[in-house]
Amino acid sequence: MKNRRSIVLIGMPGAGKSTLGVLLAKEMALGFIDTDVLIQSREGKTLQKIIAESDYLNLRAIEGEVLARATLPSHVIATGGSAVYSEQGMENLRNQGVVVFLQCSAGELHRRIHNYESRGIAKAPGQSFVALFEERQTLYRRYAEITVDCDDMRLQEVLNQLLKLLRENA
Ligand SMILES: Nc1ncnc2c1ncn2[C@@H]1O[C@H](COP(=O)(O)OP(=O)(O)O)[C@@H](O)[C@H]1O
Ligand SMILES: O=C(O)C1=C[C@@H](OP(=O)(O)O)[C@@H](O)[C@H](O)C1
Ligand SMILES: [Mg+2]
Repeated sequence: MKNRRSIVLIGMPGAGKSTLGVLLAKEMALGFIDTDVLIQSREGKTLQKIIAESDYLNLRAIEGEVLARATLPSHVIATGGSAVYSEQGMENLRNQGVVVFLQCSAGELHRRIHNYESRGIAKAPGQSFVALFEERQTLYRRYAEITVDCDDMRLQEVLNQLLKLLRENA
């Protein structure tokens, strides 16, 4: 039985999933969860440590397991940027809520993120930001039911736009 009362935020690191997610949850009187926190508390270590001790593919595998098992009704769910590599994880989240892609240009994301190499991003060693950006766009678009363009938009403007789109989509 599908319960689609949650809202699942996807997008690149720096798109605003975590910061916007809390604001959205408060506005809509929903719970909030950041799946990065779920992963870290399950593993008892930071995402950066998981990558350092194994590799980015192991982080993606752990993330996939956590997302596939998560039961989060009536929540805003801020995923990590790599969530879309897990088909089963996205399928499970999609069954619980509408999937919202926070779309940002590579240039805007670059301006927001200053620690690309040390941020714990699940990418192949040496993979450039632009290459990772391009690889992922197809995946974000594949799962997106609602897309919000976040370039040149302050957080409050993104929030207002998203609330409007959610109302139209209800
Ligand atoms: N619309 C926005 N305009 C300007 N800065 C933003 C916006 N959305 C997020 N940020 C900033 O970008 C950084 C990354 O945001 P975060 O919510 O952690 O993104 P994500 O969870 O998608 O990686 C934070 O410093 C945040 O304040
Ligand atoms: O895009 C990625 O590969 C990742 C993004 C991070 O989350 P944010 O998108 O919230 O920064 C976190 O899940 C992990 O470090 C991997
Ligand atoms: Mg985040």
